[in-house]
Amino acid sequence: QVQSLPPPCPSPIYCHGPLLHTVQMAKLYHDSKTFVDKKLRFDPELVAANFTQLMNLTANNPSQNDLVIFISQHFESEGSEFQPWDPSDWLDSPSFLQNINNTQLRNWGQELHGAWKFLGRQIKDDVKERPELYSMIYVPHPFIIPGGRFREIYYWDSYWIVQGLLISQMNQTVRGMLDNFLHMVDVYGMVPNGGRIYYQLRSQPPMLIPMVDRYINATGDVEFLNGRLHLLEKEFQFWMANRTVSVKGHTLARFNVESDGPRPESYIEDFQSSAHMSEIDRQDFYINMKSGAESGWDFSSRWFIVDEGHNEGNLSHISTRNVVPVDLNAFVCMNARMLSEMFRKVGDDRKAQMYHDKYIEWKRAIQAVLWNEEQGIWLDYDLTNNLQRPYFYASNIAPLWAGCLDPTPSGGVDSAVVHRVMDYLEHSQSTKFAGGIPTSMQHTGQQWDFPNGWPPLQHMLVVGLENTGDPRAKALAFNLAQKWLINNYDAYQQSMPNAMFEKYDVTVVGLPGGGGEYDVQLGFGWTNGVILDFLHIYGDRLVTEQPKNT
Ligand SMILES: OC[C@H]1O[C@H](O[C@H]2O[C@H](CO)[C@@H](O)[C@H](O)[C@H]2O)[C@H](O)[C@@H](O)[C@@H]1O
Repeated sequence: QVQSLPPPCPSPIYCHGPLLHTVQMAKLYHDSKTFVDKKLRFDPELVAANFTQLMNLTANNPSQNDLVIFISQHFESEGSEFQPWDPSDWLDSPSFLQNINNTQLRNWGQELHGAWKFLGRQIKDDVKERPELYSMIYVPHPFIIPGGRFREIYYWDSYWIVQGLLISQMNQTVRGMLDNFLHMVDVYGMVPNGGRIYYQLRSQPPMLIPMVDRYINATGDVEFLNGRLHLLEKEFQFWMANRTVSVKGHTLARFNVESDGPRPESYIEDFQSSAHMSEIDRQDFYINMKSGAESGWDFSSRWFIVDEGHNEGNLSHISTRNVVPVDLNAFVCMNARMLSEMFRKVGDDRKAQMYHDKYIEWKRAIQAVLWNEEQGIWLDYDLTNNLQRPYFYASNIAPLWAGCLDPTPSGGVDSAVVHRVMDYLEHSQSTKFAGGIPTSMQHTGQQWDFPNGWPPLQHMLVVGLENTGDPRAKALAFNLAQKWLINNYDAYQQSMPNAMFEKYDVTVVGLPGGGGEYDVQLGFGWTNGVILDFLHIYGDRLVTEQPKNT
């Protein structure tokens, strides 16, 4: 039965209603996101009334030209929400540069450090004073955007951006970004996918607590927790209350966005993909598409459940909320561990114990439901067919990165598990590509599939393996970091003007990734953050070309 669900947000301009439907279906723009990022020239009520009048005058069938004129009269161009910002904590020569031996890489590191200036944004006061005229969510402090069509703050991207900013010693900028996210938790009860009202009913992988953890570790600013910990708990509670499911007697998390209608920023794409579906299937499709966007993996064979559970399908098989994802559960487990440590730091032992118990509970559930003893790896779980999904996804190693394994009696990482994970990676053939680890082995044309490699996945693998301390794992970590860096470096040198991309093809060194519903974007926040971290970790031995005999 079709459920009564809310639209993505209440706005009849940006989230639902005849104006949005008519303009988006007319496909006036190459990218559907363009329209929903425009500022209104007048109050939304007046714009809606004028649109009704246009519909009446045109027998509900305005021409493309009528719509172009209407939009130019009622909307300003996208990207008009910002005022200039020059970060006061930006240094000419941050210390990480001194540890990079290779001169070309040192120069590149300097340029990427410089890129924070052109990716930085400060929202105008007018957005705070007249929010009804914008789709932008007002936040008080400046932030770093991914770049290109992504003109606003993004939730999980910011973890890798923060990582890079901390290496650039831009602690004040990071502090402001964290306060922006805490402000969002205060207002929305969670962190939205990104800084637009059309994202407000969906989140992205929960990385706020890990961002705060990174900041405190880098700066020692434990004071930051005072007066803010309750908001970190509030976000954790959002995931517990709205995104959990019971599997084999354990509680685990999944992505699940229960709102109606197409994604406003990809309206025609969702509408057309579901045109042949029954009303009930269409509603389910919209929920699963938005849940896919919430996962950060929009889109991927990872969310396709076909027949008895295989993943060789297309978007019509999307079933995101029926998958229990390894990475999300590793993130939740890590969040509980970090919350426990934070409460310990401020002297609240009761809460520290409470979150420690939650951490143990989540770790057990991950091990019981997602670990596959035969393959020696964690696998996503299919709730429809009650089985593990036996496919390679780079996210399968997330518990290693998240510190959600049982330690050895001496507190180290269990080397038996590490070696099983290493064997799995080798058998999967995923480590053999010249340009990094692919997202999956499925060639679907979706952007979170083969042959694309994504910065956050490379980083989780490299750091996860490096942190085990195991010599074989550390050697693979360096090898993967080196391959990814050369891929990014070559693409940077080959592009005119030099550019960093949101994703890369791992099969051809120097080639940006492709596929999906929008053009590959340049900038790029998390890409730069990951390279800066690799330069920071391995700066003494990274090079710009593979030695001839490897
Ligand atoms: O407009 C389509 C989708 O675009 C975003 O997703 C992609 O870019 C994000 C920003 O870099 C990134 O966080 C995400 O992993 C990418 O797949 C947006 O987040 C989606 O909600 C949106 O539908």
